[in-house]
Amino acid sequence: MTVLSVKQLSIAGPQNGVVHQISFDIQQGEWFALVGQSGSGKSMTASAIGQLLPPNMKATGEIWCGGRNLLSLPPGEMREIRGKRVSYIFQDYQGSFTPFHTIGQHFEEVQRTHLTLSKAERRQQANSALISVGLQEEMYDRYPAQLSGGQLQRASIAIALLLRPDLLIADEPTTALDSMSSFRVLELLAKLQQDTGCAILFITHDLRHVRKYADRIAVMKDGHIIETDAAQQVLHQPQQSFTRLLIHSSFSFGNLNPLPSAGE
Ligand SMILES: Nc1ncnc2c1ncn2[C@@H]1O[C@H](COP(=O)(O)OP(=O)(O)OP(=O)(O)O)[C@@H](O)[C@H]1O
Repeated sequence: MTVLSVKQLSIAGPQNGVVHQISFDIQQGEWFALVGQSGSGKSMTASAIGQLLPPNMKATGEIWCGGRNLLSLPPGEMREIRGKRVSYIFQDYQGSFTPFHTIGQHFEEVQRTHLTLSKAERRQQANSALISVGLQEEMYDRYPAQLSGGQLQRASIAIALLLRPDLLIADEPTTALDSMSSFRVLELLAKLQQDTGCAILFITHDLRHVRKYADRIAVMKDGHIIETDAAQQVLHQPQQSFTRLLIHSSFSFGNLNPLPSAGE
């Protein structure tokens, strides 16, 4: 089953276009990686899906999810979809939290907006969600500044998955983390994807972050998708010279994890 279908999506600002007629589909339970250099349009694409573009940017084309074209939804209906069907985690996990609200209050905000649960049920649900991402229940009463970067990103994953969305959009979620925390977050996403069956749109400039997890990869360059295929195909038999360059640059610096052979 297709959970997201992007058709001929273009995104333009006042001066120029930044995304040009891109199309891709994401299937249920799939890990779909959108990779490309900085500035290639990945984040704009992710933002357009949830109607989160900056006010000076405009998207045209179609983005289908749950039988509706998200680009034509009124803001109220989009808010309902965001969280329930489509949820986000960001590189700037700190920006996802209000500093003077506890982690528990962030859970409450999502729960009160979308669910009809008693206070005890909400607390119970939040506790289970915290445990599912490897955090202790006591984090519920802490403020964001009292968690490490890795812990905060895991808390944001717990909140993003609270309503069991069909699609989790993860926009460079490990870029601001040290390598051990990154590894833990990636492993956690893979586990939660298996547990919940959600699809993941994973955005990164670094192919090392996708080689173990991605089912399919789309390569973006200058606002165009230049190559889409099964992950192993893209990694081991790239069709475009730019993709080869991207693979080379991802795997040649501090190359502790060489490209695995096909079938690994
Ligand atoms: N508010 C804005 N107004 C106009 N242009 C913008 C705005 N925000 C970003 N852009 C431009 O849109 C293009 C695509 O940016 P985008 O953030 O989608 O790239 P990206 O591939 O996600 O890069 P990165 O990995 O650095 O986030 C860039 O050329 C950027 O300069």
